This record gives sequence, C-alpha cells and structure tokens, in this order.
Amino acid sequence: MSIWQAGRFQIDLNRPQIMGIVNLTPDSFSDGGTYSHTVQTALRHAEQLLKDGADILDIGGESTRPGAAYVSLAEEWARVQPVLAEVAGWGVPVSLDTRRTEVMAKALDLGGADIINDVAALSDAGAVDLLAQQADTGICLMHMQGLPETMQDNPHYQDVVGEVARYLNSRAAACIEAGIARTRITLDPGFGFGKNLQHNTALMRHLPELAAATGLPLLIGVSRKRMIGELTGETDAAARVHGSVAAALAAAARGARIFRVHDVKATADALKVWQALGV
Ligand SMILES: Nc1nc2[nH]c(SCCc3ccc(S(N)(=O)=O)cc3)nc2c(=O)[nH]1
Repeated sequence: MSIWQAGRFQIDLNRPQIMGIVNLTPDSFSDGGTYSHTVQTALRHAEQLLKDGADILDIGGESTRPGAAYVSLAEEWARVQPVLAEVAGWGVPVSLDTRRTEVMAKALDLGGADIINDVAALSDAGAVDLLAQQADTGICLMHMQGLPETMQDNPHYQDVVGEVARYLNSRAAACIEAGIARTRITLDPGFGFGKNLQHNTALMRHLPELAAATGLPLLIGVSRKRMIGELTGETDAAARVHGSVAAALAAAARGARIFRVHDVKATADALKVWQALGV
C-alpha cells in the first residue's frame, strides 16, 4: 500500500490522484474585478473542481509560466491567503504552489497547506528546514532548469533524463537528510520548465526510469502546456483538453501517480476507463 503523507491526509497512490488547478492569476482582473471578485471566482472554481473529481486542490499565487511578470512576496501572499483560509475548512487536501519559504511559512502557520508544491524543489533559503520542522506536510519537488523568465530561451541538456533524475534524487536526499520522511515526498520532472518538445518527450518516454531511479512517486503537470500545443497544433490553451488527457494517460501508463490538471472531469473520466480497461 503506497501512500503520500499530506498533512492530516494519507493519499492513496494505488489509484491515480487528480490535483485540480485553482488559478489566482491577475487575468481574473481582466474584467476589472477586485480581490473579492477573484477570491469568489476562485472558490467557485475550486468547488467545481471537487465536484468534477479532483482529489487535491493546487493553489498558486505566482505564475511561473515562461516570461511571467514578477510577483512580489506580499502580492503572492495577498492572493493566496483568503483562498487558503477558506478551503482549509473544506476537508480536502490543499496544495500550495510556491517557491518562497516565507509564503510556505505563512501558509503553514495558517494551517492552510497540507502539501507544498515547489517548482524550485525547496531550493529557497530555509525551505528544507521549514518543512523538516513540520510533522506531516506533503512535498512535491519539481525540476526546473533556470528561472521562469528565461528557462525557455533555448534550453539545453547533455542527457535530459539523467540530469533530471540526478537533480530530483539530490533534492530528495537533502529532504531525507533533514529528517523528512520519504512518505511525504513526491517528485516531478517539470514538463515545460526549461524543456523543449524533444526534452519533454524524452522525459515522458523515460518516466519509468525516473520512478525507478528514486523509488518515489511521480507527480506530473502537462495540462494545456506548449508541448500539447506543439503536438496538436492547438494554439489556444483551452483547446488542448484532448491532448492533455492523452498525455495524462501516457504518463499513467508509465507509472505517474498524481496528475496536475485544469480539466478535471475529462481527466478523471479518462483515468477511470484506463484503469478499468487499460493496464
Ligand atoms: N508540480 C508542478 N507544479 C506546477 N505548477 C505549474 S504552473 C505552469 C507554469 C508553466 C506553464 C506553461 C509552460 S509551457 N511553456 O510548457 O507551456 C510551462 C510552465 N506547472 C507545474 C508542474 O508541471 N508541476
């Protein structure tokens, strides 16, 4: 029985787990909305994700997409705090997508994060120690080459699978040496974080090796990303649902356990059918 210890929750990794994305980006201000508008919109979206079958909610206040604008620590916290405060009472595992130790600390003090999902693999000063002081908070360590501002400017590797595996191993080892239990840790190759289509494809095809190299569960996030657009010709991210579902199934077939997606219902349905018919 393999589980992911995520705060007060033990997530069952013997079946695919869906992490629904709750977007708190400023785009939601596009209609001139205010924070309260954004918060209410986000909470309604989160409710819908759970109705659609999400097992985990992933909440992030800083966009780390390529070329994303800088978001101050205060701004990031102002965006996530009201949503974390509310969903903390919903009785479902809540993941905070942040790479800042101070934001992690505020969320953990609030009791609002069961999981810290860090695209920078707890590399911010003090992050590993902070998580080591927590009893059971779940952790996702993700590989990113460079920084969001520049990571897609001609990414290059000698051996992308080997380099990502070694990096994730080293970050997991840092956590374990600090006293963090293995059952709290999942790893993520970071599709689209300093990778071109060839790199992303190689990582997908070699997921079993990544899983075997560390022995830790894999979380993947390919939903609506450029790689799906490049393979389908879909330039509009919202039109990449079918390709994203196919990518989730490809990853499930290669041992991924947790799927970070926008389109929860489509992915949940596909994984149910795949589980029943596919393996
Ligand atoms: N664990 C985990 N957390 C994540 N948080 C995000 S935010 C997405 C940022 C982004 C958007 C689009 C592209 S692109 N150029 O490939 O279309 C790259 C990165 N993603 C992930 C992911 O994968 N895992």
